[in-house]
Amino acid sequence: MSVQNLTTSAEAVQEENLDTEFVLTASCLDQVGIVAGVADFLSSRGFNIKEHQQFDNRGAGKVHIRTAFTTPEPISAKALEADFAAVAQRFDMSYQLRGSQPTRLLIMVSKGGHCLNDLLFRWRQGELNAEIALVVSNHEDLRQMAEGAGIPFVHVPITKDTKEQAEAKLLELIDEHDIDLVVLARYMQILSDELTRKLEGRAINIHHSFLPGFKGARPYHQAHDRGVKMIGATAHYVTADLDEGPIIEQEVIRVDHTYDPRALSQVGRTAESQALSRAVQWHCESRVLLDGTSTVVFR
Ligand SMILES: Nc1nc2c(c(=O)[nH]1)N[C@@H](CN(C=O)c1ccc(C(=O)N[C@@H](CCC(=O)O)C(=O)O)cc1)CN2
Repeated sequence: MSVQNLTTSAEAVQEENLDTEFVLTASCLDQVGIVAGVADFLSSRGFNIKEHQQFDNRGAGKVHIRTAFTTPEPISAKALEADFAAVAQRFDMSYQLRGSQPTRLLIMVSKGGHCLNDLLFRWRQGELNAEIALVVSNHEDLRQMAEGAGIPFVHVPITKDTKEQAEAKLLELIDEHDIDLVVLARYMQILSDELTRKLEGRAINIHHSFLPGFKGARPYHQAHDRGVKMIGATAHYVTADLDEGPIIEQEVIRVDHTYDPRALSQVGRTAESQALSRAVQWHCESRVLLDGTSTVVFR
């Protein structure tokens, strides 16, 4: 094949979003033949399974699977998703088929920069399989951190009176930048019910407590008042019910009576950054499946 053709085929691959690496995630009622049905679909097309995990939620009578596979030639994820529809129908599966293209992130922050800093570091290391398209904040404090990393920073101020316009602007930015996932990296404003519905399954928040303990504002003050000996952080999908969304990852750190709320928040930053970055990475690798009000994480 001439160089011109190779270049053209590379352009075609780019343009049609063709790929050779895919992840299938699927959920359905437990029944005989699911794994065989998926394996037959893949092997009959010459596709090679690289990783397969499944979880049988006996209580709910549901099975969740995650299968990573490669194809001998570049093909379109959309075409493959349509091709798989017959198998999905046979088992009444909800499913998603993703190629290896990076997940496009919009990161929302307020004044605390530790989670953004950790995400930027892991992104630069290539650990996230994500593109950070932009950072949005209701304050100017973290502009330099974002722009210093070459990421556009958009200041969207918000008050109780301007919340509707601010959220409309956010939705504009999500559409304009073709965003796949919104990450609330210590963004300290409550999203409206309507916005959380629009972002269902596509927005992850880090709450600075070991949920379900200490929901809402000032969790470290709540923890200090309770005299806790462990503090924690929880990364969860965002829902209208504040800090009640399906939990993806948690981290804990031992503390004691000598820690005032300020000390708790300082030592808690590590737990927050670790939990959020892991949750974002696993979401970007299609390792997190919703299971009612919980999640299945194929780590
Ligand atoms: N709809 C949702 N919005 C947000 C969630 C969520 O789970 N659902 N998580 C929060 C983050 N958060 C804790 O992690 C949090 C942030 C802010 C507050 C709060 O009460 N803030 C203000 C009020 C702000 C407002 O009215 O918008 C306050 O301190 O009084 C509580 C929890 C992000 N958003």
